[in-house]
Amino acid sequence: MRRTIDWVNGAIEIIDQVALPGEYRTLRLTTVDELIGAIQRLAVRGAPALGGAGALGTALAAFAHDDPAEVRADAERLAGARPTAVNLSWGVSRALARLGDGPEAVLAEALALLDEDERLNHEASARAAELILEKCPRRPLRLLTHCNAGRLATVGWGTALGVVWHLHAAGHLEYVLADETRPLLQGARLTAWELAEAGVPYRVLPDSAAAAAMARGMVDCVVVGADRIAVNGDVANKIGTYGLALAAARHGLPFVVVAPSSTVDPELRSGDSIVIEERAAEEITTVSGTPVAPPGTKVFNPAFDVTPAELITAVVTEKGPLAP
Ligand SMILES: CSC[C@H]1O[C@H](OP(=O)(O)O)[C@H](O)[C@@H]1O
Repeated sequence: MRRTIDWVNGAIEIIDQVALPGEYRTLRLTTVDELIGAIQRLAVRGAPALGGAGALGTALAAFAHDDPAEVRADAERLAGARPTAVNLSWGVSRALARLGDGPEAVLAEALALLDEDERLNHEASARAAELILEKCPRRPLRLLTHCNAGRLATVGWGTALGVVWHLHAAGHLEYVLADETRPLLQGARLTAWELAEAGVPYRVLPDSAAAAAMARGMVDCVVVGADRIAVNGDVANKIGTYGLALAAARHGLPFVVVAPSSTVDPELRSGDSIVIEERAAEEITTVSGTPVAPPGTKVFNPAFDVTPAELITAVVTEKGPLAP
C-alpha cells in the first residue's frame, strides 16, 4: 500500500488529502515552500505524517543550500508551519541533527524515520487493541472514532484506525462510528474512505450525535489519535475530542488514545501550555465556497482541544500504556 508521504527521485511525494474522497492523486513537492503550503492546507496532515514531512522537508533544504544557516532557516519555517502537532518539529530536529554529515545523511535519517513510523504505529495499535479487548467484554466490538487517525494521518498503517485494522482482521469488530469532524470533515472524507477501502462496516455521524450514540448503547469504546501528549497524560487532539471524552466518562465507556511515543512531548508537564492552532473563519462560514453565515461573521475555530488525563482510560504507544 502506497505511503502517505515518501521520497521519490529527489522530491517529496504525498497523497493529496484535500482531493479525497473524490479524487485519489499524488502531489510532487520540490521546495520547502511547496511543502509548507501543503501542510497548511492539510494536503498532508496528521501528527506522524507531519513528522515525516518535517524530516523530508529538512532533507529538501539540505540539498537546496550549501550554507548551513540557510538550511536551518528553512527548517525553522517548516517546523512552525503548524504549531500543535509535536511530530512536525520533532521530525525537523531529528533530521537537522545530521546536517553536519551532509545532505545525504539528513535524507538517510528522514528515510529511517519513515520506516520506523509504520512499524511503531503497527505496534502501538496492536497494544491498544489488546487493551480494548481486555476492557470491553462485548463481542463483536463497536468503536467510535474522531477525525482521521488512519494511514493517511501517518506514514503508513495508522494509530486509532490501526486498532480497527487489527480488530477487524481478528473478527472482533462489528462496526466503526466515524465522526464527520467539522469543519474540515477529516472523518467523513478520509476515515470513511479508509474504512470503505478496507471493507470495514462503518457509519458516519455528525459530531453532535456522538453523545447520543453513546446514550443509545451503540458504542463500546472511543478510540482516537493524538497531536501532542504531555508527560502527565493530557492529550491535544482534533477539536471535539474533549467533548467525546466527557460523554464517554458520563456513559462509563473506555476512552483510548493511540500514538507513537514521538507524539509525547517530554518538555511538556501538562496540557495547559499546548499551543492550539486557530484556523481561518472561512472554514466555518463557508461550505465548499458557499457562505453559510452572514458576511463578517466572527468565529471561534481552534483546530484542537486538550483532554485532561483523568478523562482518558489509556494513552497507548508502541511501548504500551503510558504511565503518567
Ligand atoms: C494520527 S494523528 C491524527 C490527528 O491529526 C489530526 O489533526 P489534523 O487533521 O488537523 O492534522 C487529528 O487531530 C488526528 O487525531
